[in-house]
Amino acid sequence: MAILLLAIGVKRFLERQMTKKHRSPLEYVALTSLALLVAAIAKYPNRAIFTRARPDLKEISVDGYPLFGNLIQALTNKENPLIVLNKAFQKRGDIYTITVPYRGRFFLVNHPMYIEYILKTNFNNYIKGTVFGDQLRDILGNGIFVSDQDAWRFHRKTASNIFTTKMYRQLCEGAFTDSAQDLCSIFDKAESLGNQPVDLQQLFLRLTMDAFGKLTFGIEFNSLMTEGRNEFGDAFDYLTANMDGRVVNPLWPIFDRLTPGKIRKVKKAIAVLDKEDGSVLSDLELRDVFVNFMIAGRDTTALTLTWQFYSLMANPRILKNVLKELDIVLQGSNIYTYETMMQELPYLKAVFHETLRLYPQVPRNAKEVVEDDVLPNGTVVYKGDLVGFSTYAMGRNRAVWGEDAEVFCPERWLVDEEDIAKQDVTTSSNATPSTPPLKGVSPFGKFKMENQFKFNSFNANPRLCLGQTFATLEAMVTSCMLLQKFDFKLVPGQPVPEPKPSATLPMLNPLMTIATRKQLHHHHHHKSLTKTTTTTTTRSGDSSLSSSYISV
Ligand code: HEM
Repeated sequence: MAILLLAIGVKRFLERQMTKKHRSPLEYVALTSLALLVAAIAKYPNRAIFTRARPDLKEISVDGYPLFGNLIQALTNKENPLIVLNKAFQKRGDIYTITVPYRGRFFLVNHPMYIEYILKTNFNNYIKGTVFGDQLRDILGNGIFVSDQDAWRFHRKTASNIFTTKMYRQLCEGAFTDSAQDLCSIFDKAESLGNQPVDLQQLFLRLTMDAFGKLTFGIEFNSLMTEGRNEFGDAFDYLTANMDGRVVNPLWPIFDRLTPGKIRKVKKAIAVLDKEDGSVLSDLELRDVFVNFMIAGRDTTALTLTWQFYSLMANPRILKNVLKELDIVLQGSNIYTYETMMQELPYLKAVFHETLRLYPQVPRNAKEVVEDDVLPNGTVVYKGDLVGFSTYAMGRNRAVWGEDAEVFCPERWLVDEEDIAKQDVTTSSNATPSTPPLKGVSPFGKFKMENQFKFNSFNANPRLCLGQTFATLEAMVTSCMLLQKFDFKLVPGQPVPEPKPSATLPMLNPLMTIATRKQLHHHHHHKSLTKTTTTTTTRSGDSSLSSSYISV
């Protein structure tokens, strides 16, 4: 309609101009602009303005609008961008290309071959660049996530010193167990109030935030044990959701200004982050390290736990296997050693990785091309182009994972002991070989890690996630304790969870769950129970919560 009216207006204007002898300066300007516009449309008939004509890409190009390229499709599509991407790959295959004004040309790829090429083979040519740097600097500062080359190497070296086996050992039996224990007390409280449902997503976010604050910078958020809203967590959630919008939409600075109160809200949220750590840390550099690690360490693990618990509740067969393994291997013990977590619970480890395959917590990513180059299939990319991939779509690619790609199936990560002897595969864990297991041995074989480019939920070397082992341990310790002590049931009548658009992959809605204490088994180790009870009582200082432990 609007286009029709515009066309009529332009036609009338031109008709008047044709018959005229004398024109006003304004009419000259209008005529020239119109001529330029027509020329620009002729030059960029189906792609974004200032992008290079690429007749060689005809086969893989998605037609766009003149000058705007594919921006309009991207902005008007109301579906979740991840679902849009996944469908586009299913329709177009493993590589296609679009254009967006100001951002330029995007190549979207969905096969391990490309991932290996951009993340490893030609690593130095595919950088974060301006995709992340410029868009997210007010939130992420100059931290590891947005840095490249020398600055990144410096961050990487400094940060990797933190992750040691010694630290992992302490975490498993200390902080991770403690926070899981805090969560148990919340479940107990909810149960004592008449089987109240709880939102697992909120609780897991609080759990990982508490653990992380304590571990990294000695901050006591105590968000699990604090009722009501959680200012720091809320500020964080708001910013991660906002970050995502900016990467998709090059016009974000304008949109932010047009949305009432948005700029103020973003600034306020950033101020909360600045304030929180400012009181403990002295300078801006540390603030950046903190914010970057908080994003890395809090949301990813918490949301993986959320999807994992959903998947278990939705698949009773798999839940039963997990419980069987825990029973056989842990025999009621609440001592979770590093070795046991990494090596003796292959089924639970498989469940965690299967969750990350289908619900990767960095669901999309993009790199900027430094110098002209050729992708493995022969496609030429030019300096400044962007290459994007979606771990979410890759997990659902049948050509990569088989016909059952969309099915939650931990068994795909398991191999028999004999197969291992034959193939001599190494497991993912970097744990030192443990002493022969004294407890029962899992009946589910061995966990076998997938190739990093096929399973890229933790990115890939040399920029592999530094917190991979940390996250695996935290999720496994938490899962062990919760599943040993509680039965979990989804509150009936909830829709199947769907992802919320964000830089990570939260659930759109709360995951309402009823947790009920299990009846005690005979072989429980009372030694560990006493230990954790004492810890909780002193730490929480809330006698009503602690008493629910003592009664166990
Ligand atoms: C399930 C949980 C996690 C997942 C799925 C995950 C995934 C990822 C991914 C995909 C990247 C690459 C991001 C990019 O460069 O574009 C990354 C980087 C990183 N992750 Fe994680 N992460 C998790 C947990 C953690 C935890 C708990 C920590 C810290 C304790 C952490 C620390 C880091 C750091 C420091 C980087 C930057 C590495 C670099 O750029 O060299 N991650 N992670």
